[in-house]
Amino acid sequence: MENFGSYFIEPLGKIGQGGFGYVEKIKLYNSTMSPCGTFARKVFSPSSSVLAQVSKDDLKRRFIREAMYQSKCTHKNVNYICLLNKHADNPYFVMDLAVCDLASDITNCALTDLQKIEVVKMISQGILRIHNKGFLHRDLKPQNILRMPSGAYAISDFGLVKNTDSAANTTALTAIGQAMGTPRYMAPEILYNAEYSIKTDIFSLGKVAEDLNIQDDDFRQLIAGCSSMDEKQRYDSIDAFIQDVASLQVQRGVRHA
Ligand SMILES: Nc1ncnc2c1ncn2[C@@H]1O[C@H](COP(=O)(O)OP(=O)(O)OP(=O)(O)O)[C@@H](O)[C@H]1O
Repeated sequence: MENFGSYFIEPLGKIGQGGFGYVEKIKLYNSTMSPCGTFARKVFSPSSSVLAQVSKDDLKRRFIREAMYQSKCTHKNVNYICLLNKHADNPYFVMDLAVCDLASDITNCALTDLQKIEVVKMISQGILRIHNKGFLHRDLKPQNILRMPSGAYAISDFGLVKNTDSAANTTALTAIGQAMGTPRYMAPEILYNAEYSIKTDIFSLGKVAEDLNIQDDDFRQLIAGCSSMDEKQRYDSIDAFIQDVASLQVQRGVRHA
């Protein structure tokens, strides 16, 4: 059992490994050793291939920044971070434990057409929150969208998030970030000019929505307005897309939250 502040942490087993750290299931206890619940913990532990490209200190800063940015975006459609230990040798953060990611729901054909539309709406609300906080996610894909026990889908993995108001990214980290994005979800202007914007996140949303293979033709037209290869044809803001989805549903008499 480890101690952090007034909490005790009991590791319950590894869930998976990313390029910058591993994720494990943990049980959290308060100072009276009463259980607070099970959570996921991401622990800094960069792979040797990543360490060959960027210094450990830079990577540590990036890891801590990931947690700080994610915790600034508290919203039901953004994975919630409840603890951050920046001073440990291997920093870590504790977040809500997901059931699975959207990629596995797609693979398992687990969703009806109506549920898929609700998923797109939830992801859009999460992106709206991130953009309203002044960030770009830059790595939206089904693997980074988690299904929570409540049924809500929440955006995670802020490893490539950029603060649009600051020059927080070092050249090395930006380069490694670009190398790590997933081409299918990257707008053409990123591949040609390395230019990220609100519209490049909207493109990624469009590609995620395409992966869901929604059959509703009117909805598919709205999705095409996100995933257009021509950025001039794409939605300017996530809010405009959300409004169009809401208008479509109002026309059809669908009640929405
Ligand atoms: N909150 C969570 N609850 C449950 N599983 C999670 C949670 N966060 C991540 N995971 C899972 O843990 C594994 C590793 O996640 P991580 O985000 O480190 O991987 P990654 O996307 O490959 O990382 P990176 O982009 O940093 O290389 C993945 O299988 C992911 O689905």
